[in-house]
Amino acid sequence: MSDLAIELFGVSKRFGPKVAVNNVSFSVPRGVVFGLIGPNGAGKTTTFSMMCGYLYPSDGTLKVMDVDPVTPGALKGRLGALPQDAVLPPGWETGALLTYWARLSGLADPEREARDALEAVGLMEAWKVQTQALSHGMAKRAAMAQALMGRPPLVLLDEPTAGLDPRIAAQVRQVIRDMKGKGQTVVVSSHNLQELEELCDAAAILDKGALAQAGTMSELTGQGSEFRVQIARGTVITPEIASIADVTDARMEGESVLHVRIRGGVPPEEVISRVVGHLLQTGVLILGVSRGQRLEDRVLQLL
Ligand SMILES: Nc1ncnc2c1ncn2[C@@H]1O[C@H](COP(=O)(O)OP(=O)(O)OP(=O)(O)O)[C@@H](O)[C@H]1O
Repeated sequence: MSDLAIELFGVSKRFGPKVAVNNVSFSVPRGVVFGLIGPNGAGKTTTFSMMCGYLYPSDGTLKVMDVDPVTPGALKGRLGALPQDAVLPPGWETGALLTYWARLSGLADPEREARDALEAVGLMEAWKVQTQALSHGMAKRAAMAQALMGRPPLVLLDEPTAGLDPRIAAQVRQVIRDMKGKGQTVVVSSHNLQELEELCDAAAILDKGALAQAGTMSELTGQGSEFRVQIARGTVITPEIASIADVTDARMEGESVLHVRIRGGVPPEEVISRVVGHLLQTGVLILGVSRGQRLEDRVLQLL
């Protein structure tokens, strides 16, 4: 068994003349929460659909849990998916629908699975509610409950928190953390980059169908390679900071933020301590230190 849940090698998807995904390669290790990031039309949903086996790639190869996802039945019981804008069929009570789906999936105790999944997404009150009477946020959570049933080792969630109120969105994030805690791999797409930064161990950033960057969250946000010191008072002599061991660059951003780059492979806490020590010795007062940059800033810089 590979230690990767998903591998993409040179994957492309064309719809006629439209190239939706262009020669994309990245991998998702098992047991992590992995983000799929990109602006509208970047190719996230198309990539999700190929991972689920709903679409064939036009080129390249894709392995999901060591199998080709389009092989019939290969991912049965091993993959749960929340498609974007999932629509629940009308005319069903929510609990009965989930129970029916659990039965179709061959789960041992379908009603128990349905109840546990609805409970996990905080929606037990909808058990007897007709699907067409659910609010947008409730329908989204019911669709997410479907992806959780049977506790599959891999769960793909396309914009699980879009349109949810902040309290419910926080609850959904907790469900995702709990899945990781139980050893499941979760791939999640969202336009909320603060949410992904908080939630994900690693991510891939797509732009116009191509891979802009992939890596751990710490790599993407440069947490090991740069930091900022917010200055309260005093004069920073940047050439002095730049000459401190393992500092490769130091410059002021505006009047009160010192931006420092660190040599690769050096523990950042050591360099931060040296720089802060030097600043204090020279009478500079500090308000705070932050490592790397926000994911949102990184993405805006890349795209
Ligand atoms: N069935 C299709 N036929 C033609 N073009 C398509 C089809 N599906 C997607 N596309 C195009 O492929 C590109 C990528 O679409 P996709 O839905 O994967 O993007 P996305 O990153 O999920 O966007 P969003 O954030 O808006 O959901 C877009 O330009 C879209 O118009």
